[in-house]
Amino acid sequence: MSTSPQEKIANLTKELNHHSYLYYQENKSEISDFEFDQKLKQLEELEAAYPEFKLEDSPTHRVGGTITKNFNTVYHKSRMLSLGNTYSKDDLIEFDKRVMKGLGTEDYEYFCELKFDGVAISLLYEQGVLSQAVTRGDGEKGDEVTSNVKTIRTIPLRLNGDYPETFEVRGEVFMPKKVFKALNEERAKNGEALLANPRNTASGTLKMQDSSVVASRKLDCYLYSLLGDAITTSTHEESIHLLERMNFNVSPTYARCKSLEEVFEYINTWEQKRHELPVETDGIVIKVNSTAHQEELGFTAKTPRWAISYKYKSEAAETRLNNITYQVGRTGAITPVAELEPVLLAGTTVKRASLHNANEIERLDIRIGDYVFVEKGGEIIPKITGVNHDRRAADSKETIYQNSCPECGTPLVRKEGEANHYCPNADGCPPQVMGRVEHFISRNAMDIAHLGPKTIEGLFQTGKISGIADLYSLTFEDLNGLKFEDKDELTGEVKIRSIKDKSAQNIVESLEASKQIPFESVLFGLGIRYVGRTVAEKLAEHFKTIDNLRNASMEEVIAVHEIGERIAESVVNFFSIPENIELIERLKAAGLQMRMEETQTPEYQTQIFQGKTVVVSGVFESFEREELKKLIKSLGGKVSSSISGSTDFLIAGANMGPAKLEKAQNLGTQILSEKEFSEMINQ
Ligand SMILES: NC(=O)c1ccc[n+]([C@@H]2O[C@H](COP(=O)([O-])OP(=O)(O)OC[C@H]3O[C@@H](n4cnc5c(N)ncnc54)[C@H](O)[C@@H]3O)[C@@H](O)[C@H]2O)c1
Ligand SMILES: [Zn+2]
Repeated sequence: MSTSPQEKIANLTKELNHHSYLYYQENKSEISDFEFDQKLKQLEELEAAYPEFKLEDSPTHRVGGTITKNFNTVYHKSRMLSLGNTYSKDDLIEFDKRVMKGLGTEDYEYFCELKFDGVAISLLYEQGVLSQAVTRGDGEKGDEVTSNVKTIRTIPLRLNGDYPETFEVRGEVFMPKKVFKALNEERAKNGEALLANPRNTASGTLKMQDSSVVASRKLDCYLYSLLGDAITTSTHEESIHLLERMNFNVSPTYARCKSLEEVFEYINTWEQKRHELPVETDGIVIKVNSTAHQEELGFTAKTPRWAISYKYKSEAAETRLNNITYQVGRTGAITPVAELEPVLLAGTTVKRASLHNANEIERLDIRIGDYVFVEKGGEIIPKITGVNHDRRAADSKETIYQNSCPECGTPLVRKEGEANHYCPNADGCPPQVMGRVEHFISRNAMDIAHLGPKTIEGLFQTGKISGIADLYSLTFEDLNGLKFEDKDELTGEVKIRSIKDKSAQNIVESLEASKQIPFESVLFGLGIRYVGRTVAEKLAEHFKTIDNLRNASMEEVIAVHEIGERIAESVVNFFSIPENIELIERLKAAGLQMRMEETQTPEYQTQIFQGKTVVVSGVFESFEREELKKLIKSLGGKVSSSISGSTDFLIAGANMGPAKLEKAQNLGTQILSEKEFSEMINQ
């Protein structure tokens, strides 16, 4: 079925707007920059051929970013634009022709810089003092993030020597590759989700509300443009040198190019060398050097006509697939991994790449012994994009997906409609047992901050623990000096780690401290299937002690407000397994909290919500949501998660879903704002 140009335009517009939203608002990418740029180009071509179908919200006539509500909105003195981009040298020849035609002379020069992959920023200096920092936003106006930008050490807060009275500098805020790597290592250690790339991280960091967190993230900034009435430089190069003299951080990677040939040389020089720079780069920027020429060429709605960026295509290599291995995740999910003949790509040796799941193997029709294409762009993680079928051996065999768990031998299962295979042996499969320990120590459970997943793995490896309960028998002597192997899942690289003095001490102390963690957290930490944080709180509140819960019948568990059959069955089942009972007895003996503490509410004497059902929704200024729920309970109320006929009050915070609000209005539920709620409890 073919789609009409009109539909194609509509679809591309929608798709690109979706990716732009993710990219600029949520700092996420679902497709590569290359794919995005190709689609944008396709849309541009379609719109040029069928201008009547061009949509109002087309991404082709707007600068991509947006502003947020969290910061002051500030208008730029002159718009902050995007750059035209290309991946082809032929397009640069076209660009050069346009410049020549526009200027009516062959007498011009270019100035080349690297294209730093970060977030554009505008800095305003008044009387030599940094007075304002604003993001590009939608090009006309952006977010004022001055206090966050002030944490960047290479940005001068006050200038010395000579400087114009007021002027603006523009540049790129970025996260150095090294800082990014360390941050991700730290996150891996704490069992937190890994960040995708330095650009998205820099962009997310710049828009954080807490400047002290921003400071800890060690952002940096390169400046590459100088503006203002008082700026009288006649070339871009002079501006760059002036910035250097004023002590701004300018990357020394620029070059003046007298011809397009020299530009090509610059491109070739940096294609590999750029990987050695401290910052991620995704291409180069070519600017007409003379200010007068720039003015003559002017701007389109979205980009300057005197500059263009040439982006390096993500690099590809061809290599042999030596084997497919299978990894078992903490949840039992199986990931097939391509074991490759090592190949050099974008400055690093690639040996492995994820094949995601059986569908992907089928899609690629990839077989052991095949020569495959591997790509790596600015992204950190390599990807297999295809198979070179011309080089396939005549006797190659179709890949048959592994049918039993590589860790414990249990037959794998794949649920209807799911992409991944699973190992169902949750209690006996080593990575899954490790996963349970990791869950137990996680922040919302026992919050044992000094133990990370890597250390847990090491403790299993060295036989120091074989499950949760063993944690509490660990001594300083067990831990101090302990050495273990740490294997990078992607590269297969093995490092030796060791626990030293201070960390051993910290682990022992944080385990000791966790004995004070309240019962509901312990219950949550046990990892009973379907018992999330909220359910754990409800059960703890209702049954008060682990023994009551353990002895409860299915009916008694279902009787708890908002607990359904599925959860009840899982709970009863958990307590019917002897190993689990033994675990609980050992944890009890270790001194963990196995009963609710009586809550006291001295500040609020009255039980104003006695017998009332309350729903809390949205974000609150003076309360954490969990804290608010606790408070309501301490005032006699029942907290429920969905609105129904029996809801008495809805406490509506900011940003709550309109559907919920409407439902409450229709049901005639009494709706309280945060202010009204505060007044009510403080009466
Ligand atoms: N993967 C996705 O889903 C997705 C979605 C939206 C956008 N994108 C990517 O973002 C790009 C569009 O972003 P854009 O409009 O910001 O354009 P751009 O990032 O391609 O180019 C403009 C920006 O380059 C930066 N820059 C870096 N070094 C520079 C230098 N030396 N001189 C001047 N500027 C320099 C500036 O911040 C400037 O704002 C797309 O081309 C695409 O690659 C990707
Ligand atoms: Zn298994």
